Amino acid sequence: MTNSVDQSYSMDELNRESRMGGLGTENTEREIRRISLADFENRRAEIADELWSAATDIGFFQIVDHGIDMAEVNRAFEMSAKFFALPTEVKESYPLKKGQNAGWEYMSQVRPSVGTPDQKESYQLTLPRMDGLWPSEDELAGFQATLLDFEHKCWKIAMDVLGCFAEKLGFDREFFTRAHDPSQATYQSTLRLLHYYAFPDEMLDEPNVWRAGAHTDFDALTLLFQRDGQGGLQVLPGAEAESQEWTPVEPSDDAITCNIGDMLMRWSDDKLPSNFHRVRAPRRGEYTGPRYTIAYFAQANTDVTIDPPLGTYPPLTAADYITQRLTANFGK
Ligand SMILES: O=C(O)CCC(=O)C(=O)O
Ligand SMILES: [Fe+2]
Repeated sequence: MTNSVDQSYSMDELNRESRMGGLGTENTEREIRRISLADFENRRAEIADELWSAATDIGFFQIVDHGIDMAEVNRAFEMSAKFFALPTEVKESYPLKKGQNAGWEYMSQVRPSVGTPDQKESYQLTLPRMDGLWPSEDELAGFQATLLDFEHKCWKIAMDVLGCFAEKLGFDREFFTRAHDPSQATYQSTLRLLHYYAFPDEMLDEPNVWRAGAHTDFDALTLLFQRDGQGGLQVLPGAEAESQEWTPVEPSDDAITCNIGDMLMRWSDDKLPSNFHRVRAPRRGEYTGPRYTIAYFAQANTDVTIDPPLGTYPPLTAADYITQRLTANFGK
Protein backbone atom coordinates (compact mmCIF):
# COMPACT_ATOMS: atom_id res chain seq x y z
CA MET A 1 0.00 0.00 0.00
CA THR A 2 1.25 3.49 -0.78
CA ASN A 3 1.49 6.31 1.71
CA SER A 4 -1.29 8.33 0.20
CA VAL A 5 -3.60 5.38 0.59
CA ASP A 6 -2.64 4.96 4.24
CA GLN A 7 -3.36 8.56 5.06
CA SER A 8 -6.69 8.56 3.33
CA TYR A 9 -8.31 6.41 5.96
CA SER A 10 -8.43 7.50 9.58
CA MET A 11 -7.85 4.93 12.29
CA ASP A 12 -11.03 6.13 13.90
CA GLU A 13 -12.98 5.06 10.86
CA LEU A 14 -11.25 1.68 10.77
CA ASN A 15 -11.82 1.05 14.48
CA ARG A 16 -15.45 2.11 14.48
CA GLU A 17 -16.63 -1.46 14.13
CA SER A 18 -14.84 -2.81 17.18
CA ARG A 19 -16.88 -0.54 19.45
CA MET A 20 -20.30 -1.76 18.34
CA GLY A 21 -20.54 -5.15 20.01
CA GLY A 22 -22.82 -4.26 22.94
CA LEU A 23 -26.31 -5.64 23.27
CA GLY A 24 -28.10 -2.26 23.37
CA THR A 25 -31.88 -1.96 23.43
CA GLU A 26 -34.62 -2.21 20.80
CA ASN A 27 -36.44 0.85 19.42
CA THR A 28 -39.48 0.12 17.26
CA GLU A 29 -40.45 3.80 16.89
CA ARG A 30 -38.22 4.59 13.93
CA GLU A 31 -39.79 4.13 10.53
CA ILE A 32 -38.15 2.02 7.83
CA ARG A 33 -39.81 3.54 4.76
CA ARG A 34 -41.33 1.45 1.97
CA ILE A 35 -40.91 3.07 -1.43
CA SER A 36 -42.68 1.92 -4.59
CA LEU A 37 -40.63 1.78 -7.79
CA ALA A 38 -43.77 1.24 -9.92
CA ASP A 39 -43.71 3.10 -13.25
CA PHE A 40 -40.08 3.99 -12.58
CA GLU A 41 -39.29 5.81 -15.83
CA ASN A 42 -42.28 8.17 -15.58
CA ARG A 43 -42.09 8.72 -11.83
CA ARG A 44 -38.32 8.98 -11.65
CA ALA A 45 -38.09 12.46 -10.08
CA GLU A 46 -40.63 11.68 -7.39
CA ILE A 47 -39.02 8.30 -6.60
CA ALA A 48 -35.58 9.91 -6.47
CA ASP A 49 -36.83 12.39 -3.86
CA GLU A 50 -38.29 9.60 -1.74
CA LEU A 51 -35.15 7.45 -2.00
CA TRP A 52 -32.88 10.38 -1.16
CA SER A 53 -34.94 11.39 1.82
CA ALA A 54 -35.01 7.85 3.27
CA ALA A 55 -31.34 7.21 2.49
CA THR A 56 -30.06 10.41 4.05
CA ASP A 57 -32.18 9.81 7.13
CA ILE A 58 -31.80 6.22 8.39
CA GLY A 59 -29.75 4.89 5.47
CA PHE A 60 -32.04 1.83 5.35
CA PHE A 61 -35.27 1.66 3.34
CA GLN A 62 -37.37 -0.93 1.55
CA ILE A 63 -38.38 -0.91 -2.09
CA VAL A 64 -41.51 -2.61 -3.43
CA ASP A 65 -42.91 -2.99 -6.98
CA HIS A 66 -39.26 -3.44 -7.97
CA GLY A 67 -40.02 -5.52 -11.04
CA ILE A 68 -38.64 -8.93 -10.03
CA ASP A 69 -41.54 -11.40 -10.02
CA MET A 70 -42.26 -13.17 -6.76
CA ALA A 71 -41.86 -16.48 -8.64
CA GLU A 72 -38.29 -15.55 -9.54
CA VAL A 73 -37.45 -14.51 -5.99
CA ASN A 74 -38.93 -17.78 -4.75
CA ARG A 75 -36.89 -19.73 -7.29
CA ALA A 76 -33.66 -18.07 -6.18
CA PHE A 77 -34.44 -18.97 -2.56
CA GLU A 78 -35.29 -22.55 -3.57
CA MET A 79 -31.92 -22.87 -5.31
CA SER A 80 -30.22 -21.42 -2.26
CA ALA A 81 -31.87 -23.94 0.08
CA LYS A 82 -30.97 -26.79 -2.29
CA PHE A 83 -27.35 -25.65 -2.48
CA PHE A 84 -26.94 -25.49 1.29
CA ALA A 85 -28.61 -28.91 1.59
CA LEU A 86 -25.86 -30.49 -0.59
CA PRO A 87 -23.45 -32.82 1.23
CA THR A 88 -20.60 -30.96 2.95
CA GLU A 89 -18.01 -32.68 0.68
CA VAL A 90 -19.72 -31.17 -2.34
CA LYS A 91 -19.87 -27.66 -0.88
CA GLU A 92 -16.25 -28.00 0.23
CA SER A 93 -15.23 -28.51 -3.36
CA TYR A 94 -16.32 -24.91 -4.09
CA PRO A 95 -14.43 -23.10 -1.31
CA LEU A 96 -14.43 -19.35 -0.83
CA LYS A 97 -11.49 -17.71 -2.57
CA LYS A 98 -10.11 -15.49 0.17
CA GLY A 99 -10.60 -11.80 -0.50
CA GLN A 100 -12.44 -12.64 -3.73
CA ASN A 101 -16.07 -12.87 -2.61
CA ALA A 102 -16.57 -16.07 -4.57
CA GLY A 103 -17.38 -19.56 -3.30
CA TRP A 104 -18.67 -21.28 -0.16
CA GLU A 105 -17.70 -20.66 3.47
CA TYR A 106 -19.16 -21.56 6.83
CA MET A 107 -18.67 -20.01 10.27
CA SER A 108 -15.63 -18.15 9.00
CA GLN A 109 -16.68 -14.55 9.47
CA VAL A 110 -15.64 -13.13 12.84
CA ARG A 111 -16.75 -9.52 13.18
CA PRO A 112 -14.49 -7.18 15.18
CA SER A 113 -17.63 -5.92 16.95
CA VAL A 114 -18.37 -9.20 18.74
CA GLY A 115 -15.32 -11.44 18.26
CA THR A 116 -17.38 -14.60 17.71
CA PRO A 117 -18.10 -16.27 14.35
CA ASP A 118 -21.40 -15.53 12.63
CA GLN A 119 -23.67 -18.57 12.90
CA LYS A 120 -24.03 -19.02 9.18
CA GLU A 121 -22.80 -20.37 5.87
CA SER A 122 -22.75 -18.47 2.60
CA TYR A 123 -22.12 -18.89 -1.10
CA GLN A 124 -20.94 -15.89 -3.07
CA LEU A 125 -21.05 -15.18 -6.76
CA THR A 126 -18.77 -12.53 -8.27
CA LEU A 127 -19.07 -12.90 -12.03
CA PRO A 128 -15.41 -12.79 -13.19
CA ARG A 129 -14.17 -15.03 -10.36
CA MET A 130 -16.34 -18.13 -10.72
CA ASP A 131 -13.94 -20.53 -12.44
CA GLY A 132 -14.34 -23.92 -10.79
CA LEU A 133 -16.93 -22.66 -8.32
CA TRP A 134 -20.22 -23.65 -9.96
CA PRO A 135 -21.82 -26.89 -8.79
CA SER A 136 -22.34 -29.19 -11.78
CA GLU A 137 -25.76 -29.70 -13.38
CA ASP A 138 -25.73 -33.22 -11.90
CA GLU A 139 -25.23 -31.84 -8.43
CA LEU A 140 -27.76 -29.02 -8.76
CA ALA A 141 -29.66 -28.62 -12.00
CA GLY A 142 -30.51 -25.05 -12.97
CA PHE A 143 -28.46 -23.42 -10.21
CA GLN A 144 -26.05 -21.49 -12.41
CA ALA A 145 -28.65 -20.22 -14.88
CA THR A 146 -31.05 -19.18 -12.11
CA LEU A 147 -28.41 -17.29 -10.17
CA LEU A 148 -26.90 -15.58 -13.19
CA ASP A 149 -30.31 -14.31 -14.18
CA PHE A 150 -31.11 -13.20 -10.64
CA GLU A 151 -27.76 -11.44 -10.29
CA HIS A 152 -28.43 -9.48 -13.45
CA LYS A 153 -31.88 -8.39 -12.25
CA CYS A 154 -30.39 -7.23 -8.95
CA TRP A 155 -27.73 -5.28 -10.82
CA LYS A 156 -30.43 -3.51 -12.84
CA ILE A 157 -32.39 -2.47 -9.76
CA ALA A 158 -29.24 -1.34 -7.96
CA MET A 159 -28.29 0.79 -10.97
CA ASP A 160 -31.75 2.40 -11.04
CA VAL A 161 -31.47 3.32 -7.36
CA LEU A 162 -27.85 4.48 -7.71
CA GLY A 163 -28.86 6.51 -10.79
CA CYS A 164 -31.28 8.47 -8.61
CA PHE A 165 -28.52 9.14 -6.09
CA ALA A 166 -26.07 10.08 -8.87
CA GLU A 167 -28.21 13.01 -9.96
CA LYS A 168 -28.67 14.23 -6.40
CA LEU A 169 -24.88 14.20 -5.99
CA GLY A 170 -24.31 16.19 -9.17
CA PHE A 171 -23.17 13.26 -11.33
CA ASP A 172 -24.92 12.26 -14.53
CA ARG A 173 -27.60 9.58 -14.40
CA GLU A 174 -25.40 6.78 -15.79
CA PHE A 175 -22.37 7.60 -13.64
CA PHE A 176 -22.69 4.65 -11.26
CA THR A 177 -23.84 2.30 -14.03
CA ARG A 178 -20.52 2.89 -15.81
CA ALA A 179 -18.73 2.31 -12.50
CA HIS A 180 -20.44 -1.08 -11.99
CA ASP A 181 -19.87 -2.65 -15.40
CA PRO A 182 -20.62 -6.40 -15.48
CA SER A 183 -19.05 -6.82 -18.91
CA GLN A 184 -15.55 -6.09 -17.53
CA ALA A 185 -13.11 -8.41 -15.76
CA THR A 186 -12.83 -5.68 -13.11
CA TYR A 187 -16.48 -6.11 -12.05
CA GLN A 188 -16.62 -6.91 -8.33
CA SER A 189 -20.27 -6.70 -7.34
CA THR A 190 -21.39 -9.82 -5.49
CA LEU A 191 -24.52 -11.89 -5.04
CA ARG A 192 -24.44 -13.69 -1.70
CA LEU A 193 -26.72 -16.53 -0.62
CA LEU A 194 -26.93 -16.73 3.17
CA HIS A 195 -28.07 -19.56 5.40
CA TYR A 196 -28.25 -18.86 9.12
CA TYR A 197 -28.43 -22.15 10.99
CA ALA A 198 -31.45 -23.18 13.03
CA PHE A 199 -30.83 -22.49 16.70
CA PRO A 200 -30.68 -25.54 18.97
CA ASP A 201 -32.46 -25.04 22.27
CA GLU A 202 -29.27 -25.02 24.38
CA MET A 203 -27.82 -22.15 22.38
CA LEU A 204 -30.77 -19.83 22.93
CA ASP A 205 -29.54 -18.57 26.28
CA GLU A 206 -25.91 -18.12 25.31
CA PRO A 207 -24.69 -14.53 25.38
CA ASN A 208 -22.69 -13.06 22.51
CA VAL A 209 -23.94 -15.45 19.85
CA TRP A 210 -25.02 -13.62 16.72
CA ARG A 211 -26.34 -14.64 13.37
CA ALA A 212 -24.34 -11.68 12.07
CA GLY A 213 -22.39 -9.38 14.38
CA ALA A 214 -22.74 -5.60 14.08
CA HIS A 215 -21.06 -4.18 10.99
CA THR A 216 -21.36 -1.71 8.17
CA ASP A 217 -21.19 -2.94 4.56
CA PHE A 218 -18.08 -2.14 2.49
CA ASP A 219 -19.94 -1.70 -0.76
CA ALA A 220 -21.83 1.18 -2.37
CA LEU A 221 -25.38 -0.19 -2.10
CA THR A 222 -26.77 -3.44 -0.68
CA LEU A 223 -30.04 -5.05 -1.75
CA LEU A 224 -31.30 -7.62 0.74
CA PHE A 225 -34.07 -10.16 0.15
CA GLN A 226 -35.63 -11.52 3.32
CA ARG A 227 -38.42 -14.02 3.88
CA ASP A 228 -41.66 -13.46 5.78
CA GLY A 229 -41.33 -14.65 9.36
CA GLN A 230 -37.50 -14.89 9.29
CA GLY A 231 -36.61 -11.69 11.14
CA GLY A 232 -33.66 -10.59 13.22
CA LEU A 233 -32.10 -7.79 11.18
CA GLN A 234 -31.62 -4.61 13.22
CA VAL A 235 -30.22 -1.21 12.30
CA LEU A 236 -28.59 1.52 14.37
CA PRO A 237 -28.84 4.91 12.64
CA GLY A 238 -25.46 6.64 12.78
CA ALA A 239 -26.74 9.99 14.00
CA GLU A 240 -28.09 8.21 17.06
CA ALA A 241 -25.34 5.63 17.45
CA GLU A 242 -24.55 6.65 21.02
CA SER A 243 -28.05 5.60 22.06
CA GLN A 244 -27.31 1.96 21.12
CA GLU A 245 -31.01 1.65 20.27
CA TRP A 246 -31.43 -0.86 17.47
CA THR A 247 -34.48 -0.83 15.20
CA PRO A 248 -35.81 -4.08 13.70
CA VAL A 249 -36.15 -4.22 9.91
CA GLU A 250 -39.24 -6.36 9.41
CA PRO A 251 -38.87 -8.97 6.67
CA SER A 252 -41.42 -9.34 3.92
CA ASP A 253 -41.35 -11.45 0.76
CA ASP A 254 -42.31 -8.58 -1.52
CA ALA A 255 -39.79 -5.97 -0.34
CA ILE A 256 -36.09 -5.51 -0.97
CA THR A 257 -34.33 -3.90 1.98
CA CYS A 258 -31.69 -1.45 0.80
CA ASN A 259 -28.82 0.10 2.68
CA ILE A 260 -25.97 2.43 1.88
CA GLY A 261 -22.46 0.99 2.26
CA ASP A 262 -19.16 2.64 3.21
CA MET A 263 -18.05 3.08 -0.40
CA LEU A 264 -21.04 5.29 -1.25
CA MET A 265 -20.74 7.16 2.04
CA ARG A 266 -17.21 8.12 1.05
CA TRP A 267 -18.22 8.86 -2.56
CA SER A 268 -21.06 11.13 -1.39
CA ASP A 269 -18.86 13.20 0.97
CA ASP A 270 -20.72 11.50 3.85
CA LYS A 271 -24.13 12.76 2.68
CA LEU A 272 -25.39 9.19 2.40
CA PRO A 273 -24.74 7.37 5.68
CA SER A 274 -23.59 3.77 5.92
CA ASN A 275 -25.14 2.50 9.11
CA PHE A 276 -24.44 -0.33 11.52
CA HIS A 277 -26.67 -3.33 11.34
CA ARG A 278 -26.64 -6.88 12.68
CA VAL A 279 -28.73 -10.05 12.79
CA ARG A 280 -29.61 -11.05 16.30
CA ALA A 281 -30.16 -14.60 17.52
CA PRO A 282 -33.75 -15.72 17.98
CA ARG A 283 -35.15 -15.49 21.49
CA ARG A 284 -36.93 -18.23 23.36
CA GLY A 285 -40.51 -18.49 22.09
CA GLU A 286 -39.67 -17.06 18.67
CA TYR A 287 -39.16 -18.96 15.41
CA THR A 288 -35.82 -20.72 15.81
CA GLY A 289 -35.65 -22.52 12.47
CA PRO A 290 -33.19 -21.71 9.69
CA ARG A 291 -33.10 -18.23 8.19
CA TYR A 292 -32.31 -17.63 4.53
CA THR A 293 -31.52 -14.27 2.96
CA ILE A 294 -29.98 -13.17 -0.34
CA ALA A 295 -27.85 -10.03 -0.58
CA TYR A 296 -26.57 -8.21 -3.64
CA PHE A 297 -23.59 -5.96 -2.93
CA ALA A 298 -23.04 -3.31 -5.60
CA GLN A 299 -19.41 -2.23 -5.42
CA ALA A 300 -17.60 -0.30 -8.11
CA ASN A 301 -15.28 -2.12 -10.52
CA THR A 302 -11.76 -2.47 -9.12
CA ASP A 303 -10.23 0.12 -11.49
CA VAL A 304 -12.80 2.84 -10.80
CA THR A 305 -11.57 5.87 -8.85
CA ILE A 306 -13.72 7.00 -5.97
CA ASP A 307 -13.37 10.75 -6.01
CA PRO A 308 -15.96 12.56 -3.87
CA PRO A 309 -17.20 15.81 -5.52
CA LEU A 310 -16.50 18.00 -2.47
CA GLY A 311 -13.09 16.47 -1.83
CA THR A 312 -13.86 15.29 1.70
CA TYR A 313 -11.64 12.27 1.00
CA PRO A 314 -8.74 11.92 -1.47
CA PRO A 315 -9.28 9.85 -4.62
CA LEU A 316 -8.77 6.12 -4.19
CA THR A 317 -9.43 3.17 -6.49
CA ALA A 318 -12.21 0.78 -5.54
CA ALA A 319 -9.61 -2.02 -5.39
CA ASP A 320 -7.47 -0.17 -2.82
CA TYR A 321 -10.56 0.77 -0.90
CA ILE A 322 -11.77 -2.81 -0.52
CA THR A 323 -8.25 -4.04 0.32
CA GLN A 324 -8.04 -1.54 3.16
CA ARG A 325 -11.40 -2.58 4.55
CA LEU A 326 -10.58 -6.28 4.36
CA THR A 327 -7.22 -5.71 6.05
CA ALA A 328 -8.83 -3.67 8.80
CA ASN A 329 -11.52 -6.27 9.48
CA PHE A 330 -9.92 -9.61 8.78
CA GLY A 331 -6.18 -9.00 8.64
CA LYS A 332 -5.52 -9.15 12.38
O1 LIG B 1 -28.96 -11.50 6.31
C1 LIG B 1 -29.22 -10.35 6.72
O2 LIG B 1 -30.34 -10.06 7.15
C2 LIG B 1 -28.17 -9.29 6.71
C3 LIG B 1 -26.90 -9.71 6.03
C4 LIG B 1 -25.85 -8.66 6.07
O3 LIG B 1 -25.96 -7.65 6.72
C5 LIG B 1 -24.61 -8.85 5.29
O4 LIG B 1 -24.38 -9.97 4.78
O5 LIG B 1 -23.85 -7.87 5.15
FE1 LIG C 1 -24.51 -6.18 6.09
